[in-house]
Amino acid sequence: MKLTVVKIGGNVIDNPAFCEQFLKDFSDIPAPKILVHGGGKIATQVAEKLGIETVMVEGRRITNKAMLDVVTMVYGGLVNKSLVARMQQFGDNAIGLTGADGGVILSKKRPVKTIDYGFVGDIEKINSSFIASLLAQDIVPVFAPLTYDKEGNMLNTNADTQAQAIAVAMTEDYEVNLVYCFEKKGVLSDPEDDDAVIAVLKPADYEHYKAEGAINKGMIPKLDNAFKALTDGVAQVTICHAKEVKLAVKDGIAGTKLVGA
Ligand SMILES: Nc1ncnc2c1ncn2[C@@H]1O[C@H](COP(=O)(O)OP(=O)(O)O)[C@@H](O)[C@H]1O
Ligand SMILES: CC(=O)N[C@@H](CCC(=O)OP(=O)(O)O)C(=O)O
Repeated sequence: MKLTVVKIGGNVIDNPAFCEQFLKDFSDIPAPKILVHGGGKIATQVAEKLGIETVMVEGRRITNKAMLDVVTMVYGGLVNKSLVARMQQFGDNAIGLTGADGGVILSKKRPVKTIDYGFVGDIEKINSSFIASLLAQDIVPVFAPLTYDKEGNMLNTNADTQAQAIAVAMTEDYEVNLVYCFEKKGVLSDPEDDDAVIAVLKPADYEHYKAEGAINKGMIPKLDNAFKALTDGVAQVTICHAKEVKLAVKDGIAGTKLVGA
């Protein structure tokens, strides 16, 4: 059976009209389906209002106790529950989850090497049968980028990584289609030109664009996750504009399609 996993980034969630249109389009995608959301931009804004400084290293948020409280409130509360309510309006019977709920995504606090990321979790295990049981009831799971460990901590986990890990875990029972949605038309060969979309991206091309600097910043961890999903058994991986989610799911012709070597 086919399963669609869609990840939606913080720049889309932060724009109410854009986000609402995305959720409307998402509601037209046939079940079974899963939504994974980010919200990094909103966490940064809320932290600033509270006088808490944001520090990012290689696209990952340094998460001290004060920042953990912010991301738990923002991702697990505000963003997750607002999405769920809007999805209910559009007819998707959504259920909002952090990785701690139902013990669904167990992780391990990232060990301190040169950098102490604080309360950041690296995923160890996903309870795919719990997720499958929700899907079997026609429920749409909506995951916040939060996981938990065996020591009783909530942990902050990058949403792109979480989407990849969920998609891979679900390949046990489903043919999985993973779509990363964001605010650009796809992976661009020239980051200054919004229309320079790379239609099909191979690992060798990725290395080339990365080396010349055309692919940089947040796109690097996103593509590392996207290629890992493909290597680990996800049938189709696309990176596209949130406005094109239906096209990407239907026939994979939107944005950038990833292919193996
Ligand atoms: N070649 C590229 N094509 C598209 N976006 C790129 C590229 N290189 C860097 N980026 C940047 O990567 C960002 C996406 O990564 P990120 O901010 O982590 O997204 P999200 O919050 O959706 O996960 C884009 O907003 C863009 O600024
Ligand atoms: C550990 C870590 O960095 N977690 C991310 C989780 C949110 C996220 O990934 O949001 P976007 O998809 O909108 O970027 C963060 O706190 O920014």
